[in-house]
Amino acid sequence: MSYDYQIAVIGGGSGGLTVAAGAASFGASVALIERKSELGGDCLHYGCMPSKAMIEAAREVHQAGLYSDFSESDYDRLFTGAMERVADAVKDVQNHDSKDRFIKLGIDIYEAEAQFIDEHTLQVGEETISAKRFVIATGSSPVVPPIEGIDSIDYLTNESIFSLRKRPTSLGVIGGGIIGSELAQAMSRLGVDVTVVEGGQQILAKEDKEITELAEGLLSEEMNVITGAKVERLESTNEGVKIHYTKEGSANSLNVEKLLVATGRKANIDGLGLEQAGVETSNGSIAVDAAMRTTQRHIYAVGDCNGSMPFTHVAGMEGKIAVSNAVFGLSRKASYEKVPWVVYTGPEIYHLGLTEEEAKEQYGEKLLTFKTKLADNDRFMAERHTDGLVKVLTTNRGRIVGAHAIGEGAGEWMQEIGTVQALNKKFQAISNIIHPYPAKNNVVTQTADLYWREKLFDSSLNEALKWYVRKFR
Ligand SMILES: Cc1cc2nc3c(=O)[nH]c(=O)nc-3n(C[C@H](O)[C@H](O)[C@H](O)COP(=O)(O)OP(=O)(O)OC[C@H]3O[C@@H](n4cnc5c(N)ncnc54)[C@H](O)[C@@H]3O)c2cc1C
Ligand SMILES: NC(=O)c1ccc[n+]([C@@H]2O[C@H](COP(=O)([O-])OP(=O)(O)OC[C@H]3O[C@@H](n4cnc5c(N)ncnc54)[C@H](O)[C@@H]3O)[C@@H](O)[C@H]2O)c1
Repeated sequence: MSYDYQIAVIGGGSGGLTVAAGAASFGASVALIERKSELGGDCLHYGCMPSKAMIEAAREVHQAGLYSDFSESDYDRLFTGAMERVADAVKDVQNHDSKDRFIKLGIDIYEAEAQFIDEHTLQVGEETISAKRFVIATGSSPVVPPIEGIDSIDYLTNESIFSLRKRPTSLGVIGGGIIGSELAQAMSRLGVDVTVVEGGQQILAKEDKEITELAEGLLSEEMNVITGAKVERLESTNEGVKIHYTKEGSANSLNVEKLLVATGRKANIDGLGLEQAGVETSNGSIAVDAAMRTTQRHIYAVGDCNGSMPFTHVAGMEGKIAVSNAVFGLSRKASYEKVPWVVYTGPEIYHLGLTEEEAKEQYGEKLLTFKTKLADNDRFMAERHTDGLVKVLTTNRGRIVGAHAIGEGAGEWMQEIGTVQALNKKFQAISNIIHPYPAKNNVVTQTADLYWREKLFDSSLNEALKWYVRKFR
């Protein structure tokens, strides 16, 4: 049977673009279907890029604010400038993901909503196209919880917040996960009075508990954080929105000009016609095996739509695996143990592998925990950035099972541990690498040195060594 294409990719975001470019560069005939007029997906338009541009602009305003007293009108001007800068950054990166670039690779791009008609055919706008294999990479959208009154509120999500140009005086943020925490702090640094309302007992609950506690303390210095709060009702007022919530059984309310909903993500699967293609879902996402195959062997799903780990670098990793498997017929499998992430708050949070709580459960007595406070490191002391902690979890032989940090720039200097782990080296190997002094990753070496201290100096071997030195040297 002949098909129009060897591979049809649905969705032109981080996952879909990796697959389309990879498959085309290996000689496959590729169709890429994206419903928006521009490629790039959430990461470029409503996610990583605008949020990181805003975080950096806000950091600069915050820094400058340490040396001058900004008036309300200064903040109005700085806010508008920051948001225009965000839009410019997105435009610049858009050039990198331009349609032209992909057309030059030989890819046919369709600007339309794709829907399966059967297991080898898609309805693409007015046309139908057939393909031998498919990769679904349709991403995710914000979850909007069914709170009473929410439908009558003009709330913001990550899809609309970056379009603000006028500074709101106040912002309520429902949800203190990664999106809520990053955006809340940035807004606060741009002169907005921010209150985060989190349903759980802590914000950033996916992080190691000790790191979360430090983060919550530091973020609370810059904005209001209410945890353990159940939002009962939202009411539209002349000034904006009234949030009615209960905390520890008592009813409270809060007036804000704008409201951001950041309560998690749901896979974009509605209207895809998955049933016509025989593709099954699990917990609201497309079910895949480790080779990224759906319940139909010729249809793969990568990125946020498969519910694995909603990060751009994961969509990229899964996309590369789907290319190997779909183009070359291999059975490469994804592994998530060595996937780090970074929360881009100030200070940053680095997360790799198991948290201490998870690792204790898995490794019990065999778990070793090494910690260094940034306050004990020369560089962080010199720069007055002593708020923070490095925590590394290993087996008793030094195999890295988790690494966590909160600290200025932690997303960059902690990745040394991720690299060592990916190369299947032991944590103590870092002690043998000479780091320029006083580079920030010296704090990683300092932590690795604790392994040797534990093994050599806190053991009976130490007594034997001392005896040897006294007697023979
Ligand atoms: C505010 C925010 C900040 C973030 N920051 C980071 C970060 O710093 N680092 C990080 O790693 N991750 C970050 N993420 C997560 C990251 O954006 C996603 O994990 C990533 O975009 C997922 O890529 P994807 O290809 O699965 O989906 P997307 O990039 O969303 O692409 C999916 C594409 O499919 C299209 N589509 C959907 N359905 C159809 C259809 N039926 N037909 C045709 N086209 C369709 C959509 O229009 C979209 O363009 C952030 C997310 C948010 C919301
Ligand atoms: N730096 C990064 O890499 C980065 C940045 C942003 C987003 N992301 C990705 O996007 C994903 C989604 O982020 P997110 O913050 O939307 O989700 P999340 O799951 O991390 O956090 C959602 C938070 O909202 C709370 N919540 C849910 N319903 C609520 C309600 N009704 N009232 C009060 N609180 C409520 C939850 O308890 C949770 O703390 C992340 O898990 C991450 O994978 C990554």
